[in-house]
Amino acid sequence: MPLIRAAVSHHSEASWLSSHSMLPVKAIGCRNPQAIIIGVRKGGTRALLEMLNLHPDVVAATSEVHFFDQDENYDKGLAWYRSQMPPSLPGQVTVEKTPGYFSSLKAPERVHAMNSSVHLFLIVRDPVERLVSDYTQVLHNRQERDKPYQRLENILLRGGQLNTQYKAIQRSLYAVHLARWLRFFPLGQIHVVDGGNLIRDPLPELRRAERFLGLPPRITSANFYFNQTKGFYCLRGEGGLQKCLDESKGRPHPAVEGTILERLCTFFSRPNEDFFSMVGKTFNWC
Ligand SMILES: Nc1ncnc2c1ncn2[C@@H]1O[C@H](COP(=O)(O)OS(=O)(=O)O)[C@@H](OP(=O)(O)O)[C@H]1O
Repeated sequence: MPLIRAAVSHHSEASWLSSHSMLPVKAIGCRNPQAIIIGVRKGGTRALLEMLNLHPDVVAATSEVHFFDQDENYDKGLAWYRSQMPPSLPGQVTVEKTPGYFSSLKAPERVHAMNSSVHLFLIVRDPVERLVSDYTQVLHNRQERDKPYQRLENILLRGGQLNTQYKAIQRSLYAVHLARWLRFFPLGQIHVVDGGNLIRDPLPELRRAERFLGLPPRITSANFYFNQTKGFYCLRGEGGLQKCLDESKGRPHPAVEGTILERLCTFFSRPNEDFFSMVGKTFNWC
């Protein structure tokens, strides 16, 4: 039977997804995703997508599509969006991840207009860790381009006060963003994944994700191994192919002054409580 690669990656962090899905030509077609990982940025969205893609009934878009959060893509229409998806067999679930959707003002309504019963994943992580991870990525990009950069402490403090308008603080206000999604989707349609658990012990989170998608449990402990050098779990796919996420995932974070971390923890404690009551679940955050 002729075979075709499920998708071709042009995105550095997405290289593995393209290499392990070989589908019979006659059954393929590109479909709108039935599941979307909407965020949060730096929450572990790539790890979740790649791990879900270990399931034989899941196919995943390799790159972030940015359809619902970027007008220039949205204006290209649904046929364009579908063309960004990998081919799939009937019965397979197509998944994409674009962490920018979660904090986008327009995305909830647009996603709802595409498919009001789509399955949504939200992977969250300690908001302070997420903020530092977010800063680390921006820092890394600026250092690579020889651009000037500021210490996190200097960005965070304005006249001795916490600069709550800093984007990385705003993105960690999960309750604010979730409230917008809950205007369009019931909570039962948004599966919250604990990003800290996904790092420490991925399998139980994947089990819950399979159940949420109505899929039989096919991802097993054999799909994961801990890589001491990387310091994270890596993936074992079809034919024993082993792969860790790329070096942009799991970067060391710069040391941040303890007093600043304490102030951030205090600042986030109320919004975290709001988030816990919205999702009916607590997290062991700072
Ligand atoms: N298995 C495994 N391997 C490597 N990294 C892992 C893994 N599981 C979760 N993570 C965490 O994923 C964090 C990056 O999150 P995202 O993929 O959502 O980032 S992004 O928003 O797409 O840039 C990344 O954040 P940093 O550690 O700050 O780099 C990781 O902590």
